[in-house]
Amino acid sequence: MDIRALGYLRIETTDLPAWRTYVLDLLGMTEAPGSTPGSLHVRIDDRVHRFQFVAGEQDRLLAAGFEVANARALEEAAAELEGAGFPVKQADAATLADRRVQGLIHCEDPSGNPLELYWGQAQDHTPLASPYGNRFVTGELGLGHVVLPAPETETTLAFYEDLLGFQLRDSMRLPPVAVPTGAPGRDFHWMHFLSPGRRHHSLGLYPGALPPGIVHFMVELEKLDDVGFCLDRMNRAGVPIASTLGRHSNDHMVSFYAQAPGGFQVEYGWDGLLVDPATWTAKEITADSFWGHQWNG
Ligand SMILES: Cc1ccc(O)c(O)c1CC[C@@H]1C(=O)CC[C@]2(C)C(=O)CC[C@@H]12
Ligand SMILES: [Fe+2]
Repeated sequence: MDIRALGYLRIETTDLPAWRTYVLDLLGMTEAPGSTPGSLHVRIDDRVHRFQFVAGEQDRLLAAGFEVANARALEEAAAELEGAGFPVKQADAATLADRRVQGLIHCEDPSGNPLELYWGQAQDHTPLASPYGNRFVTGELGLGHVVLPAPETETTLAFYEDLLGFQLRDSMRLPPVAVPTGAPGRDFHWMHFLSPGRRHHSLGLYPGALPPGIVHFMVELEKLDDVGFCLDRMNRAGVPIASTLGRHSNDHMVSFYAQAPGGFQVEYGWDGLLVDPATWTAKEITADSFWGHQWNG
């Protein structure tokens, strides 16, 4: 299977106005024309959207959208998923129109995370009017990364590695205290970091359950100052900082984590490592960061 990148995230929210303020005023993203009274579509680059926030009764991930190259690749993906016992559902016309894509299938990973594999997303060629002049690092690297709950950790790892073709980049032993919902009686729980491309990881598998169905998502900025200015905006707005500025030991990202509406975090970073999949070998990281990333609470 030839998945190329994490293309978009769809998130249901009980507080759409809070997300509007958060993504536009604090993260420096831009509202896309596709928004409706009940949904906020968000641009960070030349795609029509990279995020869709949908008003609803719950705060949860609706879908992680992964991009494939074309119709043939999507047909092949559907056949491989079905053949491996993972049912897929073809998107209806309304869904294709809403996502602004030309083909889409719905499926789930072994931990029940909702996925959409799609091809042919529309571009928006108008200049991006970021309120702070932010430029996000996307392109072939996709929107950034998402960490999903994966209580069925090893079967979920096999799904992404063996079936979807992601490359395992590295893994980290988490102590039970970092995984309150982890399997009992373990000295540690593996967390895994994977990618289909050159971004060090587009997906993290957190070895526990989490109600919102998302642990955090990360967006990468072109300049360190973009990260610093956002940190100042978060502090001025009184948004709790979940983890202080730091540089991760695996993707070398300089980032901080802020609490977001909905009970999960947003990681805002700069200077992520580009990987050559042809030469990379999977490793164990024994610390999450070279420096910083003091987790608060
Ligand atoms: C360890 C690491 C490397 C690169 C990343 O982009 C990244 O987010 C992390 C942190 C992973 C992990 C997490 O996402 C949830 C909270 C965790 C388990 C911690 O409490 C420490 C490591 C954190
Ligand atoms: Fe992260």
